[in-house]
Amino acid sequence: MRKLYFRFQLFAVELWIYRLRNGIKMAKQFTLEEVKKHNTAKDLWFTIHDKVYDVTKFIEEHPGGEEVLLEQGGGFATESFEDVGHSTDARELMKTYEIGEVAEADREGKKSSTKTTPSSPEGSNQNVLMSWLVPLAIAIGAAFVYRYFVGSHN
Ligand code: HEM
Repeated sequence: MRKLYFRFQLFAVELWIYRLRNGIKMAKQFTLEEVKKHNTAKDLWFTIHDKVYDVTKFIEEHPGGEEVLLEQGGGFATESFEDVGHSTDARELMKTYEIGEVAEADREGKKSSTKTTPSSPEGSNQNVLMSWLVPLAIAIGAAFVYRYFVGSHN
């Protein structure tokens, strides 16, 4: 019985480490000001669905041609990207060029948005915290409950 209790504890610690590592792996944030600077064929970034892409090495390989990518350089490319109706393969390929995400305050449709959900950096930090804190609390709670009801019969 004691063994099982320790297993619970080990599980709780593992879960905690896993959540913490996932939290640390948060995407790099770029302001729109920063994205705008990369608008040439030698250094080309744009954003699609609030993710930032460095497509410098992809310009020549793009099946839709170089010109269309250059036109989007340094800005929001979501609409033109979606208008083309890119395939699933294209969407998979995009991940290769993803370098981060647009900073919270600069996101597309931010100003016209009527959403009421809080989106401050504090809010997202809180979400990360809650994502591992709650399972950790449940795991530790389960370990204690187990020890109290089952372990005591030992
Ligand atoms: C990282 C971003 C992008 C990737 C990985 C990508 C990839 C691709 C791929 C794989 C194709 C071939 C067709 C398909 O599989 O859907 C394609 C076609 C095309 N793409 Fe992109 N693309 C990107 C961004 C853009 C953007 C921002 C535009 C802006 C207009 C654009 C315009 C086009 C056009 C016009 C075609 C040709 C469609 C056709 O001939 O039917 N692409 N792209």
